[in-house]
Amino acid sequence: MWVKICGNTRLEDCQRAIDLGVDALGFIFAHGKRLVTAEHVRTITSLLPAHVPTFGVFTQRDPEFILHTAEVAGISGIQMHGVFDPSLASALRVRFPKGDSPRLIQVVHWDVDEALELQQARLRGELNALADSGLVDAALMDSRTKQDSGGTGVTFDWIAAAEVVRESRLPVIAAGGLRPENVAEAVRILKPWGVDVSSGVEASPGVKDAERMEQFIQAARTGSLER
Ligand SMILES: O=C(O)c1ccccc1NCC(=O)[C@H](O)[C@H](O)COP(=O)(O)O
Repeated sequence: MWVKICGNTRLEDCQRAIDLGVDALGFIFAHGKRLVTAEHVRTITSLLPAHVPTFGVFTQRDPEFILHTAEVAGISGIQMHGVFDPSLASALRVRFPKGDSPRLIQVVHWDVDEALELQQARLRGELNALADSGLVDAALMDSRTKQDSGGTGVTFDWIAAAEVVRESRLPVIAAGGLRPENVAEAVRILKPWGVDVSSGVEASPGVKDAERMEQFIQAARTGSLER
């Protein structure tokens, strides 16, 4: 079970997560309470072991901006959090070619306030289009509320989503309201390729709680053994 901890702002949290065996770390360049600058992220990535993948989360659509930010920040992958844009993904692919682990991740959103059948149909279509494009390595299924589309802390209907995840031709990373207390159940139901968490392991926005990170990683991996 691939585990990514997102919304990082502090070196000590990243180092602790690596010591605990996390597979990837994420930094928010989009907007909101966990927003960081490329220069700040560089002060973190320059002190992390090079083998640990680091992702920048972007809602911006300008490839030049994303590539420049990625270069300055020293990150190794991109999470595109807006609507899928094949021309953006193609432009990013040049700098982030396919590797052994994901480097380009596209988010697909589960609208928690909309009808389940509509969500299933829409996400099936989006995941098929992503797989057909051949431009991204994985899809990250995250919750969208009327207020927010990332770091919501809100779960979606895992049973309804499981059918869609099962049919996906791309690896699916589950996100949205995952916590140490519910991640094993989410993994058993959804059977994702990986999981991603932000607010569920925080002491406050952008500040991680070491004990919750440890519990989360352990529970995610226990859930994956039981499925
Ligand atoms: O985390 C944010 O503040 C954020 C803001 C804008 C766009 C994306 C954002 N987060 C992206 C992530 O990858 C989160 O880890 C993911 O949404 C899960 O968040 P949570 O429900 O808090 O675990």
